[in-house]
Parts: sequence; structure tokens; C-alpha cells
Amino acid sequence: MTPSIRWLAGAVGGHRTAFLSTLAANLTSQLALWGIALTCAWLVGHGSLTSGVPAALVLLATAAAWWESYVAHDLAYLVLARLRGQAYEAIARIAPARLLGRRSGDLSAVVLSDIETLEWLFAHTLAQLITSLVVLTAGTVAAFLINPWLPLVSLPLACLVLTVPLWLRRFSSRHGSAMRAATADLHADVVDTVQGLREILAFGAVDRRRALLADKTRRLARAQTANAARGGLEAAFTDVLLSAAAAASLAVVALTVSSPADAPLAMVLAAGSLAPAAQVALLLKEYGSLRASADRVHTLVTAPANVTPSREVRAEPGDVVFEDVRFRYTPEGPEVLKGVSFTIPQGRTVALVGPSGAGKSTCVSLLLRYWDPDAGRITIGGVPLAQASSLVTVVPQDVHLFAGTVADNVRLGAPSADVEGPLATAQLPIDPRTVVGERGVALSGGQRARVAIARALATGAPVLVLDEAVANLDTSTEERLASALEVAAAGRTTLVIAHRPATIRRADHVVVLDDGRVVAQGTFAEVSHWLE
Ligand SMILES: Nc1ncnc2c1ncn2[C@@H]1O[C@H](COP(=O)(O)OP(=O)(O)OP(=O)(O)O)[C@@H](O)[C@H]1O
Repeated sequence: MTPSIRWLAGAVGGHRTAFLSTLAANLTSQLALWGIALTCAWLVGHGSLTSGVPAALVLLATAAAWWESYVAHDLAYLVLARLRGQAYEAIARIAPARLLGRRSGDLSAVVLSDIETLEWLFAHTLAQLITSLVVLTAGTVAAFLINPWLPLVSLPLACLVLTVPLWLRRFSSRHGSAMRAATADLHADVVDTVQGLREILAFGAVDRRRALLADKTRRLARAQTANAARGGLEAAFTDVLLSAAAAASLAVVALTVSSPADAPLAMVLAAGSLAPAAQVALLLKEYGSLRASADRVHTLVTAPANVTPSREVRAEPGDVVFEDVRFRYTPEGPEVLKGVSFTIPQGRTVALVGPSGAGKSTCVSLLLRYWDPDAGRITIGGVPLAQASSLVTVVPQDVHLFAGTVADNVRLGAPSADVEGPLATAQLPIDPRTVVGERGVALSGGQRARVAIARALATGAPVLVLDEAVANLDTSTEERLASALEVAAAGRTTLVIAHRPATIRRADHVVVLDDGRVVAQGTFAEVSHWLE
């Protein structure tokens, strides 16, 4: 058992009662089926066909099968829901640093497709494996008690059947991994295609995109075919062994059973150890795919946090201070911030300026705690940022609006906030019930920017970060918005990243960054020669 499968089996631990119910239902169902075969065999052997026991056992087996199906799926979907919750938490925990190398579709494949694959493990494998082994043992003991020759022949063959999934295990793992990887890759390209449909249409790339998806689909189909062929080979091996075992058992029955009346019972007992072995082989047929999904889910869910967990205290607003902050995105990458120090006095506006690549957005990312600094510290009112990050809100450069209404989007950070006030301050005269469409496609760029501003204002956070917030607006709207933002920023501690002289001029203080260092700071007049 791999660490990921062990970890998943452990996930059932939180649902012990449901698991025990599944086990009990499955055991009852298997024993009832076996009981039907045994009693029928005995009755046939002894010429007594009037007993009501088989009918009662059929009812019991049917009820147990229904019960088992219900509790097994109930258990499976409880565990899957928990795993999905853990996956969402993990994505939030590791974003954005560890998500940089991964595609959205790949992550959604983990949350949707890989976790769904595990349904087979929870609903159809764990409890069934245990009951099959119990029934196999019970069947062998019963057969031994009736006729010691029977298990001597059938048991070794049953054990051989149990080993069949191991014979091609290497291929099973390889095919399982290839299938899951191809599924995730296709998923990622489909999501990418849907998200980029406008560009695909505008640049006449429909056919090329279709060819790409067809190619990825063929790759998935090849992996699935290889897996099915391997599964078929395993099934063939299992069938050959089961046939040999059945033939050998029949021969033993013919040679050792003296009374014809006992023959049917002996034959059923011989089959008693073969059927569970066949069941185990069948259950383990999809082990490679399960294992690959389990590995992918396990890797995501156990990924370490990107920043030290927040321990929010009742932090009071105050100065935002960057103290000798150093940062690099990757251990082997260049240092992007090389000892940055500046202060945003409480209630004032600081403009962060500098050439492209100077490190402005990186400062914002650290203030929003997407990453932690490697050295130095950031504090708000003297409290480390990890304990005060709820005081910060942002109007990002690339606004993401969620499908829903304007009001839903404005209330993203404050579910019960007033919507009209922030929309008015952001100078967006729009009905809050307006549906924005996926990613806000039903709004103009300027409207999207203003929804983002209203969303930040609605949180009531005292520290406001504006990252090129007015980039999408025409000149007159920008002017109106800038004055509105001045009102909003009053009383807020504001950090603005802007290239526009008008925005920079309005700031109380300007910090000039170049190549990860503060090269100048002061009023607009004091630093204006740096801005030419
Ligand atoms: N996620 C990342 N991984 C690795 N390097 C990054 C990442 N983001 C930015 N960088 C690098 O960090 C440096 C600073 O980038 P940053 O985005 O902070 O600059 P900026 O001043 O905001 O630039 P611009 O004005 O063009 O947005 C650049 O060299 C950039 O290539």
C-alpha cells in the first residue's frame, strides 16, 4: 500500500460508524449469497425442494445489497466531500506561489476528476476487500471441515488468483499514471480554450485549437486503451485460473465424495473460496488508476503552506512599515527586493513608483501576504503583518469578477456589507442586481475596475492598496474616480502603484524603487527628477 492510499484509508477513520455499517452490510450480503448456494446445494442433494430458507435468504441478500449500496455510497460521498474541502483549503494555502507552475484545469482535474475516481476506493474496495478475505477464510474452513481434500486443491489456486493483480502491477501503475496525467492535461486545455475563446475566434485559431484538443483526446484514449488491455489480460489470467480451480475441485469432488447427495454441497464449498478470490482480483483491477489519483490528491492536500499561518489579533490601524525587506521568488532566483524600507503613515497615501521590474508589485504581494519576506519585516501599527493582514484590502491590476451579480462581487470580502455606498464612491451608477457574466464579460473594462474599487471599499479595511487601479478608465472617468478615491482614501492608509503623474502628484509621499531598492523618497517635488 502506497503512503497516499494509506492516507486515504485513514480518511475513513473519521467515519468509523459508516465504515462499520458498510462492512456489516457487505458481509451480510456475501454470507447470505453463500448461504443461498449452500442451502440450495444441500436441498438438491437431499431431494428436498420445499424449504423456504433459500427464499428467506434471497430476501436477506437483496435487503443487505441495497443497504450496502446505500451506506457504502453515503460513506464514499462523505469522504469525497471532506477531501474536496481539504483540496480547496490547500489551493488557498499554497496560492499563488506553488500554483505558478500549475494550470487551472489541472487543479480542477484534481478537485473534480481525481477525487471522483476515489469513489471506487471508498464505495467499492476497502470494505469489500475485508469481507472477501473473511468469506474466503470462512469458506476454506467450512470446506476443510466437510472434506479436507477440497481446500487442499482450491485454496492454492484461489491464492494464485489473489496474486494476479500483482503480476502486471508495474503496467497498472504506469497506465494509471498516464491516464490521470492525460485526463488532467486535457482538462487544462479545455479550460484554457473556454477561457480564451475570444482570442481564439479573433485570431482565427479555431482549427488549430481543435487539433490540439483532438491530439490530447487521442493521447488520453491511448492511455485508456492500454489500461483496458492490461485489465483484460488480468481478467483472462483470472478466468483461466478459476476454470482450472473449478475443474480440479470437480475432480476432487468426484474422487472423494462417496454419497451423490453430498456432491452438490461439496461443489458449492469448493467454489466458496474461489468466488471471493475472483472478487478481490476484480476490485484491484483499477488499482493503478486509483493509486495515481490518490497520489495527485495527496500531493495537493499535503502541500506545505506558502506563508506562515495568520494569527489574527485585534490589530488596530496604524502606520504600515516595510523594514529592510528582502525577497526572492525562488531560492535559486535573483533577489527581487534588496532591503526595502519605507513607511506609509496612517491615513496617508504613498505612491510607489519606478521602472518596470523594479519590484512594485512584489511589495504589494508581500503586503497582501501572497508570500512572506525572506528577511526584514512588515508591520501595521507595530503588529507583524501575519497578525494584522485582515486590515489590508486591494484593487488589483487584473480584476477577477465571479459569475453572479454586481452585489455578489462587491460583497466578496464582506458578505453583509452595504453595496450602494461603495458603488457610489466608486462612481459606478449601476443596479447592484446586474448580472456580470463569467469573469465580468458583461461589463466594460472601466465598470469592472469600479466594481473592484467598490469591493475593496466594502470591506472597510483601513489599509488600501491600489495597483494601477485606473488603468482601464477613460480620462474623464479617471478624473472623477481619482477624486472619489481621494475621498475613499481619506482616513485610509493607502499604497498606490501608478505611473501617471496626476496620481503620483496627489500622493502625500512618493517612494521610488529601482532594481529592488528604494533609490529616493519624499514629496512629488522632491523626487520629480527621478520620474523624468
Ligand atoms: N511570480 C514571479 N516569479 C518569479 N519572478 C517574478 C515573479 N513576479 C515578478 N517576478 C520578477 O520580479 C521582478 C520584480 O517584478 P514586479 O512585478 O514586482 O515589478 P514591477 O515593478 O511591479 O513591474 P511592472 O511595473 O512592470 O508591473 C521582475 O524581475 C520580475 O521578473
